[in-house]
Amino acid sequence: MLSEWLTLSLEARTPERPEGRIPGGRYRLLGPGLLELIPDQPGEAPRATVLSAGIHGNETAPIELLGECLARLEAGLTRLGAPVLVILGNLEAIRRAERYVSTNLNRLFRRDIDEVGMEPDRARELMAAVDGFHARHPAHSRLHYDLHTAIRDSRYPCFVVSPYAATAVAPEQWRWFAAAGIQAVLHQHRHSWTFSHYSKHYHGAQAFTLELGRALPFGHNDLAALAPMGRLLESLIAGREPAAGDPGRMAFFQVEHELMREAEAFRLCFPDDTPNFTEFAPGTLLAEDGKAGDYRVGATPLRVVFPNAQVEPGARAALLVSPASAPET
Ligand SMILES: O=C(O)CCC(=O)N[C@@H](CCC(=O)O)C(=O)O
Ligand SMILES: [Zn+2]
Repeated sequence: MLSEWLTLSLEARTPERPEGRIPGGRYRLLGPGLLELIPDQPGEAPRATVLSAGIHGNETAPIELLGECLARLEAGLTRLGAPVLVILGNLEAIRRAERYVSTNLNRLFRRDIDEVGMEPDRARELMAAVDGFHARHPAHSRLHYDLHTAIRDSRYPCFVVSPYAATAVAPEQWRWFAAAGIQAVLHQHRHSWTFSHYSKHYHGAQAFTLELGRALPFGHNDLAALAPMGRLLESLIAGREPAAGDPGRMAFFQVEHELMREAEAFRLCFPDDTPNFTEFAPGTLLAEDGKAGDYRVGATPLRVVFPNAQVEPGARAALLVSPASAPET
């Protein structure tokens, strides 16, 4: 049933049995694209984990990766040992194989949103699902990995965005990421209202956006390259301590500036296929904007991450980042 759940969710079909047994516990379907896994001995597991994918509809590798984890669980290759909430984010966008339908879901995770429409409604459902999950498992520490893939190539194909919020990152997270094949970490410099930021800001969770390679259609992803990440997810599902690696092998960056698209007449002054983390020298013209004017690199070099000139006016068109020191671990 668990492996069918992904397909049925994407086909907008209702599974026959909304609840059932799995090795080590039971599952419960909470709504479209929302699956809760409840272990028989929840008291033994240290953390309650939210695993979300498909917040952007064209980012398929994380959906396939979660599908593999669920299939292994169902087949008894691993046993459930911790509460887990599995989320397929923007179901309609996944069906259309598009980043979003009307607006970017991953900018809408704030409790006071008043926007109307499919994506704002879905953001409200997902926030309520996360709130309910933590309310049902109050004794567990909270963890959320929001799994994505990036639009373009990257100097570091697998990297993590660490949202800005008061909660300090637990040092074990860096060790787990290092063992799971994460090559770089990017610290946000201000609130961003993404899904991972929601969990960190409102729930004090350890929460991250994970970029796992490039966005490709279903069936074109190299899941073998994501095997170490699969092992991390499986450890969390099993309630086991994940493998630890050396965080010194990862590169750390901080956001220096968020380049916003203000005008219709906006352009980035470098090629569309420029890989994430490409460095630009002081003085380089990076953007021309009819309202905000030109943006040039200042006295120190900057690297560009998530450049996208096609975003809606008022939205983020790129992050400009610089190296940061590695955290104490
Ligand atoms: O490759 C891109 O340009 C976008 C990939 C993506 O969806 N990234 C996330 C990052 C979220 C964050 O800043 O934590 C996004 O833009 O929503
Ligand atoms: Zn994404």
